[in-house]
Amino acid sequence: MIAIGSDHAAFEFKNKIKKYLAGKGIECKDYGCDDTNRTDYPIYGEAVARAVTKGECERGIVCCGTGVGISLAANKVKGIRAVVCSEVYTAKLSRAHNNTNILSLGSRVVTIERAKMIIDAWLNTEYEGGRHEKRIKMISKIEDKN
Ligand SMILES: O=C(CO)[C@H](O)[C@H](O)[C@H](O)COP(=O)(O)O
Repeated sequence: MIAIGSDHAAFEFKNKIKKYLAGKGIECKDYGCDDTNRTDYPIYGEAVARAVTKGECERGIVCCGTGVGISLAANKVKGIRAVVCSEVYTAKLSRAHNNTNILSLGSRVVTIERAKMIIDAWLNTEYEGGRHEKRIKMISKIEDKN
């Protein structure tokens, strides 16, 4: 199950992503927003992040105009490693090396066709572990200092 969320700027974009994932048999749980009325991306970034850290969903996809604000909000939740991507290579490496658990996309930055390629790469790449594990633990330790 994938948690998904967006602000108003990416509401239609999110719906296209949901349709795309449904077509692949991938279930999504939508944490809002529910229309194009102007709202605030931290609400949905946090909601998706908590769904992931509570284990309600395995991973999350968040979207706003640039993907930046909503990823910043998600990254404030302990245990979240959210990445903003506008190309496939970073999406792949963010999974393989950084074990990202949230993908953030900008509806005003990438086309929906580009977004689909990024999503496919991100969903289909496994974390490699090994030498990367120590670094992930180092990131967790930074959270513990807060
Ligand atoms: O990336 C964003 C914030 O970092 C987003 O673009 C928001 O969607 C944006 O701030 C919304 O802007 P709006 O002018 O209120 O539509």
